Amino acid sequence: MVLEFEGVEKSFRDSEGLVPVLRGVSFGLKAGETLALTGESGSGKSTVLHIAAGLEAADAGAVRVSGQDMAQMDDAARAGLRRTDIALVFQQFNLIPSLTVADNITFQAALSGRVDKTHVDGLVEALGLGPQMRKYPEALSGGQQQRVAIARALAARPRLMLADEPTGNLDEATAEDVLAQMLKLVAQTGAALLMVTHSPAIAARMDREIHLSGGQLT
Ligand SMILES: Nc1ncnc2c1ncn2[C@@H]1O[C@H](COP(=O)(O)OP(=O)(O)OP(=O)(O)O)[C@@H](O)[C@H]1O
Repeated sequence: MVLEFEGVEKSFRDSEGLVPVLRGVSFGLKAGETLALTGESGSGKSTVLHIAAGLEAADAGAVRVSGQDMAQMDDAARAGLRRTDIALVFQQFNLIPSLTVADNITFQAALSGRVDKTHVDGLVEALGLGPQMRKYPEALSGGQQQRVAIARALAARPRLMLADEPTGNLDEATAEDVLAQMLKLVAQTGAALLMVTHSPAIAARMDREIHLSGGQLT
């Protein structure tokens, strides 16, 4: 298993006290598998993604990435696992404005010493980013920026890709192109994909779908 949630619970505190968001969430994701996570606004989808990425801690239950229990690791070990095994793609592209497209793509992979030029060249080619490599993000369209974010995410050959509405900011035709390219590349690299989406059509393109409601999977 690349990702395992076992009885995960999470609450947040607001002015009225503790608000439970996840009430015992369990699922597993294998290498090469794609999983859609759906649910109404506020149902806790992003919270699941943040916990899977080790950006937030579960209150109870176990979260394992590549078999390693996140709660048993210190911050440095979690950060290391994030660099080597996990990639994130968000609705906002989160590129670094002061770096060229080429440097945006390789910056994070370089941190973990995992830049394989042939692999990166293949991603750039597949995503049609060749002509953009020396430009800065501000000169790119939204679809091009998300392609850069996808290339960056896959550059370090992650085992787990976590995506939060990755095509939510794109027009329909561009979203379709970007999604198709992303799914093809994820399949080629053998990564497991957990993708939050509001779109039943997009969810239907994944191997499986899990739905969050009332803090539990239905
Ligand atoms: N850091 C936080 N502090 C306090 N409350 C939080 C925090 N993060 C999330 N919440 C609350 O937890 C609930 C679930 O939020 P989350 O963002 O996971 O939902 P979501 O399903 O991703 O929603 P959306 O589809 O609107 O993005 C919401 O009520 C939100 O206000």
